[in-house]
Amino acid sequence: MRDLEKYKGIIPAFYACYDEEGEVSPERIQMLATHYLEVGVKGLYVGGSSGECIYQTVNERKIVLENVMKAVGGKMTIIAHIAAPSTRDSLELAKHAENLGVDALAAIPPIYFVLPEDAIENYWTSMVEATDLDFIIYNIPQTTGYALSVTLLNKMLAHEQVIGVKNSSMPVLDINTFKLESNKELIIFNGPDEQFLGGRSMGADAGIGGTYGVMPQAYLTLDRYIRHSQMREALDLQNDINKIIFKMVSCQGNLYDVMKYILSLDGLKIGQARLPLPRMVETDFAIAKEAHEMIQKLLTKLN
Ligand SMILES: CC(=O)N[C@@H]([C@@H](O)[C@H](O)[C@H](O)CO)[C@@H](O)CC(=O)C(=O)O
Repeated sequence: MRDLEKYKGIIPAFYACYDEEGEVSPERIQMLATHYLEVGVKGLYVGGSSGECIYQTVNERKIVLENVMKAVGGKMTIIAHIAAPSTRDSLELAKHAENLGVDALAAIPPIYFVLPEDAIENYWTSMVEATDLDFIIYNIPQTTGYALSVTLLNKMLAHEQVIGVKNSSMPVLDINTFKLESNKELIIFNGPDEQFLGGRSMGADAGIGGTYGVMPQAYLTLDRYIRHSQMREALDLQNDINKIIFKMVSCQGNLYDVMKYILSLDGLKIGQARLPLPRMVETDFAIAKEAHEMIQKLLTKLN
């Protein structure tokens, strides 16, 4: 039985850290990873959606993971998202991640071409068999067009390395169904931050999220409330978090660009989102500053 405890907590999805020219920045990667280590989150999810992995080359993705590991390797749990459009590149990234000593691999299903489920199974199985690492399926139908079936989940769980699902689909019933219908004990990470409480209430054991990165302390507190069955306090805090998320997504610019700007207001400069992700427009800056103030007020209230 694999050790699932090391995943049970708040795991921010790590952002792409670029310099002012838009190149991957080793220094900024190490700075940001160290920041989250100091905050005290459970681990980092590196190279996922919030990491803009789809817009990075294989070599860039290697540099990102190398510098995260340089800064915090062995000091927190590291999950490396290694799926790339081709199986070949995914396997290269999987082996690279294993050599760096990460704790687990994660993978979305194949993207762009709509493939039959057996092709998806083959894609994931190749990655599972490429290393001895824990493996986490990433279910995010709203961006990949494929919704994980219980049938395929159980086929994948038959591999000893497959430990669970990062579930970013919106129905929390998916979390409950995977928990009830799976043929072995598994870990499920709640993906949609707006319903962290809902997902945890319906069976998720932990969370991986894109907005954790701008307010990790809020999610650490929310998770603690849930673990101590303080559900009224948990709902009040989820509501406060959601008001901040709603404020951030009201910007015209992409959420990742907005969150990078918010981090920069605290001196954590990691550049801008990579095109074609839409950049913030002039009217967004005041909105993002409002969101930053809401975060500051929330963290003061929680302290
Ligand atoms: C589609 C997407 O990026 N969803 C995020 C959420 O954390 C999302 O940013 C948040 O709920 C705000 O909508 C995560 O589920 C996925 C994620 O953070 C990642 O893979 O980097």
